[in-house]
Amino acid sequence: MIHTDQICKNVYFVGVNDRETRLFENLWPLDRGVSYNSYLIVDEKVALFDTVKNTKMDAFIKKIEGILGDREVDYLIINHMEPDHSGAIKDVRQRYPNVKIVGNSKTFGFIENFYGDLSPYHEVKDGDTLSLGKHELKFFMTPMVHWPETMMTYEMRQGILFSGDAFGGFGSLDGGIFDDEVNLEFYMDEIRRYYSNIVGKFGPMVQRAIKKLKDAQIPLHVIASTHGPVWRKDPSCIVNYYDRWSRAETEEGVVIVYGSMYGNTQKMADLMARRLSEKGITNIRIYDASKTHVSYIISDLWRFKGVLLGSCAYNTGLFPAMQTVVHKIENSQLKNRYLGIFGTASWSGGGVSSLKQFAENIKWDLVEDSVEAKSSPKAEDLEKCALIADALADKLIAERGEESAPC
Ligand SMILES: Cc1cc2nc3c(=O)[nH]c(=O)nc-3n(C[C@H](O)[C@H](O)[C@H](O)COP(=O)(O)O)c2cc1C
Repeated sequence: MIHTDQICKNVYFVGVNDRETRLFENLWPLDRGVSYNSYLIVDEKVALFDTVKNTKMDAFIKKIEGILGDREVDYLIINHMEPDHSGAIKDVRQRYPNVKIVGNSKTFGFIENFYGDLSPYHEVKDGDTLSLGKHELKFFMTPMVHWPETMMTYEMRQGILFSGDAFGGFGSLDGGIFDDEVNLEFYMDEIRRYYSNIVGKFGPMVQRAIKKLKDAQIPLHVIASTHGPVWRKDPSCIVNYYDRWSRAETEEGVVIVYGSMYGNTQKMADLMARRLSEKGITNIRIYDASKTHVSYIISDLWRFKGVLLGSCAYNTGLFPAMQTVVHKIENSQLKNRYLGIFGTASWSGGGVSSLKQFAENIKWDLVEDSVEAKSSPKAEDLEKCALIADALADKLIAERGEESAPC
């Protein structure tokens, strides 16, 4: 039986799942897998939208052949050149030797540098169109969402946006492909983890892309990203999420992250968490930075407004696992958070002072003076921890009612 997944008449999903790769970009855990989404429009001309990682090309080509039979692919539209999508370009060219590769002026440089000369090329600019017969495509340049060459392609007849990495997320598509076929609760965590770790640094560019789509006044009936569910029931939902994340909008809650070898810094974290709870904060997430992969911590830091960072001193600096967290936050340029700092040291310190330096660099709102306990927290240190927690809770509670649901 040949199974085909139709988005609408003559528009097909030809993506594949990857449950084998442990780390996306050899960095980010894929505990729930990932999908590499690709799409096919069959008209007078046949167009394929992006490809897949090279480890998946056999299954990918078989899917295309299952739909096309003897027909050729005329155009391969490259919205994004990262190898998880461009990895099968050479194989598509081999299987369909007359395929013309469609991209912008930057795309072809990437192709030549990764894969060599794969001309003929068809270059498009912002706002250009390309007719496939009944279906007409329009191209939107969206640089740095996530690489310099990234663009989106809009199918004008059905209102389908092939959005590249934008509006995508981690998580393999386990049966359901569309937003109305899956439990979105499962996917939203993985979509936010993808956004915050992969795309988050490029928030201003995401904002620019969303504005460009809004200004173009195009109806978005379907959003077909290169990862995760295809949005056909409520495409505005994922646009709203990306919009609020890229504006650093938050929910009420506190993320407490600490680095602790012998439990003293951890004690301070637990006390602050209890105090926050007593003040009425219900979303509290505590992470031991040595245990939880930084990508999960970053995902929650993207979600909640309150942040408490704690570290013991380690060889005159931050505890290494906290260094990883702090570096990722600085690199992502996450904005607009309330911060409290705590930690321990037995002689000249290094952990808390590094966190204070971080606070200066990132320009978050430090809610109260930081606290550094000598070796273990005493009553006066715990009192200072309580003051930090109280100040943070007060700030969060004062903002209640300002949040709106994205979907
Ligand atoms: C390998 C190692 C390196 C340390 N480096 C420092 C340091 O540079 N400065 C300092 O004041 N304390 C240093 N300490 C002491 C710890 O930071 C201190 O005992 C702290 O209270 C441990 O907190 P914890 O129980 O949360 O791990 C070091 C301890 C260890 C084991």
